[in-house]
Amino acid sequence: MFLIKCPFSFCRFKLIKEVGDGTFGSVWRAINKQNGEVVAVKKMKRKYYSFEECMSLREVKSLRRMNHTNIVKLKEVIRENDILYFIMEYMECNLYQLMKDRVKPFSEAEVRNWCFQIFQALAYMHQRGYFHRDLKPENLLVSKDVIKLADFGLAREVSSVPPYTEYVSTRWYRAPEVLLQSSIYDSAVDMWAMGAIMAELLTLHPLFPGTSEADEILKICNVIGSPDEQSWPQGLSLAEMIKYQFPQVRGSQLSEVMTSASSEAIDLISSLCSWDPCKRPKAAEVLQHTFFQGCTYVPTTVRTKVAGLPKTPPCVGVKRVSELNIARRYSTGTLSTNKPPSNTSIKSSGLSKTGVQRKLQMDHQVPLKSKRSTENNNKLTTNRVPARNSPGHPVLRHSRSLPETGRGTVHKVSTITEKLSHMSVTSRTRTTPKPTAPLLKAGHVKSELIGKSDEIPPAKRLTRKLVS
Ligand SMILES: Nc1ncnc2c1ncn2[C@@H]1O[C@H](COP(=O)(O)OP(=O)(O)OP(=O)(O)O)[C@@H](O)[C@H]1O
Repeated sequence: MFLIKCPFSFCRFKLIKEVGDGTFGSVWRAINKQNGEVVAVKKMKRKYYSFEECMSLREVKSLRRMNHTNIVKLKEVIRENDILYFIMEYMECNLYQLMKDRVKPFSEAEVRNWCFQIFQALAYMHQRGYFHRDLKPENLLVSKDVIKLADFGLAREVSSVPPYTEYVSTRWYRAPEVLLQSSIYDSAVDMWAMGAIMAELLTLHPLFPGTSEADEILKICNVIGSPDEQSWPQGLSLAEMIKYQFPQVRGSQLSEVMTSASSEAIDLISSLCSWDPCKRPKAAEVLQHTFFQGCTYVPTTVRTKVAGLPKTPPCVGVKRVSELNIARRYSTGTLSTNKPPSNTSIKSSGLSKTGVQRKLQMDHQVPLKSKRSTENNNKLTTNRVPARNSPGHPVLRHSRSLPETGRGTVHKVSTITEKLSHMSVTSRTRTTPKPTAPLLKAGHVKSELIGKSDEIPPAKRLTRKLVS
């Protein structure tokens, strides 16, 4: 047995294997030598010179407040020798890893099960006043039937005051209001991303694989048609403000793009991918959609209080839950088509297989990770380079990158280890849901440039801060 001289220090953990390399940290599978527990350790890349600095990190601030089955648990935060480690529950792989080597699309049942869990997590966090802002397959972690939201590095409190100038989500999943540089967006950006992710799971092709921001909008127009006064008046104003002209495209309709998807799936994805953020359903509403018929929505408040409720994902545990008459079954019944769940194929030749497209995207990557380009620069055409992961081997190399905030040259060597073992206790304390903040007026900076349909003028200079 190990003799642990420093019960709170990082030496309790043995790093086994690097399983992910993101913008801000590398992630390792590790073992807690004290109790044999397998954990994930995220070792942050920049240095942290005070514990306060660590505690003000978004990832810490938001994750420590989350206590949900479908949100990855942050167990501890350790700062040692100015290096910051997040100790998290370990998950086997991410959704992108599962997709990239597949030939046959996932069944709707599989997609339903995953998405139902994610929407529950989103309903939970949105109701508590947070939104994720960087949903993408790489940030959805899977272990067996369970899926969890991870990477809260960009998570935002709804009540925080816009303008949100430092937002840089991954382009393919980025909501149009963000592409058009709105700074008063809200949790609807997560709903857009989920629509794109759902479609990708059902077809194995990204729905809007834009190669630049302008191309991203074009790709969206090609599928859902250009917005007009009726579908998104505010969008036209946003475009006007930055002198951008939408391409005039009728769109091909999702049903033409996803030929094998059920009408329920298409209906849900269409509503999630509405131009107008106000027209996108809320996460709690989505749980009631016909696509999720057969799944049971168990509010976390109920689920965590009742002993004996299944720990399996909600869809798996339906029977048990309904027997106990605890769950609320939401029937939606608006759609009548009972198309049997089927594997979905993609019709549009414009959409390429996930892996291929992502590989192509890599060609535009700035080679040096430390110089990873950001979309907060003037050019709005920075390419998003998704992670390339393969389960259990090669290290994930993420590319959504942002400049690290410089820390100057001060380098203190701290031997103090700070442990937040109370964090889990804190996170179990349920916070009162914050009311959704009213949309706040944000100052838009008018572009000096005349926009063309294939070119979005430079964005406002955006700076991502690690510390909010
Ligand atoms: N708890 C975990 N268990 C297992 N693997 C994980 C865990 N957390 C993260 N990973 C893996 O590491 C990868 C990178 O993690 P994460 O997204 O948190 O880093 P990041 O630096 O914030 O990345 P990004 O560039 O997306 O901002 C993830 O895509 C995932 O595959």
